[in-house]
Amino acid sequence: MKTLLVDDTRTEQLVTSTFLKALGHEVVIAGSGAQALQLFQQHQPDLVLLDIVMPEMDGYEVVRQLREQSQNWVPVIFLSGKAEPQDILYGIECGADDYLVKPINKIILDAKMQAMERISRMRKQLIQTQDQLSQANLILEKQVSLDGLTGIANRREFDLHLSRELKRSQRDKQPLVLLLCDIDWFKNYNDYYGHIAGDHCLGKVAQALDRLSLRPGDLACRYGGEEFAMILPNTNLDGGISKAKAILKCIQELAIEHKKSSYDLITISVGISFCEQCQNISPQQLTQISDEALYQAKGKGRNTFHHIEQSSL
Ligand SMILES: Nc1nc2c(ncn2[C@@H]2O[C@H](COP(=O)(O)OP(=O)(O)OP(=O)(O)O)[C@@H](O)[C@H]2O)c(=O)[nH]1
Repeated sequence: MKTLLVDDTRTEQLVTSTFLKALGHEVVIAGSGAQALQLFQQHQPDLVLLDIVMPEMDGYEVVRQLREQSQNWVPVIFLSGKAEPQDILYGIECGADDYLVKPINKIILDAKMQAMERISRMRKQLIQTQDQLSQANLILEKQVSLDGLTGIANRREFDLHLSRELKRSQRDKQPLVLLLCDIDWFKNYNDYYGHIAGDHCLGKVAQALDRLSLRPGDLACRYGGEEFAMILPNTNLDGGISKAKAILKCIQELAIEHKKSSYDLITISVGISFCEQCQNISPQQLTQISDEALYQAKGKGRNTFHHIEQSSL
């Protein structure tokens, strides 16, 4: 173990460091409390052996400052000629983990070092496991909100986001647009090109929609099957219409061949719902309106958008 030995007496430094080296430990020596704090930062030792009685800054103060400064727990063992039970209790209360009475016995020093090393190792393992768990949790949290096929937000995330953003719009009396998008003649596409090609196509469309959701509150998600949604908070009807036009253009520009469509390309239809101040409307109602508008867009020949006026909302 890399050990920081703090003692103001040269002979004590020599005796203890000789013991430590004989036991196979690396030793860094500090001759004062101030130097101990500085060398602790510089060397990041695994253990500190700390004399108590020193001029200017005693061991109690050093251990207090070490505990304040360092996020990581490092075992500290006091070395002292003060052998009264009250001295030992006070030393532990100040933040030390163990106490050795001088003159130091090499075998007892060895035993204490081994015990501290074991605790330190277990603690490092615990921290490592905690880090791995946090990483795994982050990945899980992400996966829970993503659609497995396309990699964009899933239906669960759509429900949460719409509910959150609608509440925000209601509170701030701000507008919100919800677009529902559906790939045209996708059944024909699957039937003609196969289900795997269909999956690829869904992925490309999803990524294109994702790229089009530019602002921080915007969200593109897979609503289900070949249907996608885009939530656009703080957006008025003009903004929603221009976003729908951008979507139509962008999907056409993907230039995915679709011989069983009258456009010869993969195209999309978009239903728009919009609320001005978003009072008295639920996420379900807004979605229903978009769905109805989408149905109308399909009726208009597809590869187009439609919006339903809701002047009272
Ligand atoms: N490849 C693939 N196809 C899917 C997936 N989810 C839904 N579909 C298919 O999407 C097609 C949707 O067909 P319909 O609802 O009839 O709609 P459509 O053929 O696109 O016709 P319109 O919407 O009226 O233009 C069905 O064939 C579904 O099997 C998926 O994850 N992968």
